[in-house]
Amino acid sequence: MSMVVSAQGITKRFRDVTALDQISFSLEENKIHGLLGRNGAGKTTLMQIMTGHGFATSGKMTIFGQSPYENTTVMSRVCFIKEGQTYPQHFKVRHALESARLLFPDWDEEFAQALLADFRLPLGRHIRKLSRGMHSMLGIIIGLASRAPLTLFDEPYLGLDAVARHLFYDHLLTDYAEHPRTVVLSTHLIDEVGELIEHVLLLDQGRVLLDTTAEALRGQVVTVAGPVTAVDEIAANNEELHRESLGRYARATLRGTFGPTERAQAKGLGLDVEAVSLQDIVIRLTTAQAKAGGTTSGSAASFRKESVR
Ligand SMILES: Nc1ncnc2c1ncn2[C@@H]1O[C@H](COP(=O)(O)OP(=O)(O)OP(=O)(O)O)[C@@H](O)[C@H]1O
Repeated sequence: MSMVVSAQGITKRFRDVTALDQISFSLEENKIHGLLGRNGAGKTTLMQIMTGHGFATSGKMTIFGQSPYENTTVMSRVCFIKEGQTYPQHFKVRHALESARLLFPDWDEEFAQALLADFRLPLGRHIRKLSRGMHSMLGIIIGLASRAPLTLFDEPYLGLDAVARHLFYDHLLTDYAEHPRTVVLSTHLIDEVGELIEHVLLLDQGRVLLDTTAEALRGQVVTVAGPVTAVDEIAANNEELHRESLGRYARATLRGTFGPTERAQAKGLGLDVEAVSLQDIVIRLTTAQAKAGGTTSGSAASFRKESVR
């Protein structure tokens, strides 16, 4: 198992704001990672440090085993697609693609042309005259066709309609299957990318709240619904993230270990056991974290990778 990104104790302060607070994690090669978190959690700041666009106040970041900062060897293997990317005033779509072709050694021109056609993006149009969604399309096309060994998308689809977003997901999945690479996708549209993400890195107030595989996560958070007494019995052995009650009926989202034995036990008590979507898991965890006072020393910290394994 090879690690593409390794962060050790990364802290980033902007005057009195601690955007990243002693965070450590690593990202495995050839996986699609979801970088998730509420507004202001620190996602963009982290991606800037990962791509040498910013430096940490303290801590060590290595990309392909080296510091990314002012490192052209590393940066030729990294493509960072960020919201609000600016281009020279006179640039047309084709100029941006020509620049990308020169920048990325693994650039696939045929793929870029196919994407242009699929997204219906006119080559000859000035970038400053593109609509908000078309601007996002250009970033997505460059990100995909770069085939960079580490590709980061920071909220890449501002203004994109649902059709275009799904076109992006489909192309990403298909191309990733044929040309595996390490992808980091930061997004608030968690439900849409739930099936795409193989590994989840959830930030909250500059700290890592969750660092685990999507598969492991599915076995750890469930919703049980049924008689209150039965819900209480199961909840007693697990962590309760959320509960709704109506008379003698309750519905609780729990985290713990939910293998076949535990599920059979819950069903034996007359409970329905439901899977929880990635979006709901993120909402429940970040809400529980906020209620716990916003520190990772509480229950949410137990969901970090170390304890999941
Ligand atoms: N240049 C800066 N100067 C001061 N504070 C900053 C700067 N950049 C980011 N921050 C602060 O750092 C924190 C993290 O911001 P960041 O943009 O990384 O969050 P984010 O998770 O990407 O949020 P969003 O999902 O809203 O884009 C926020 O409190 C933000 O206000």
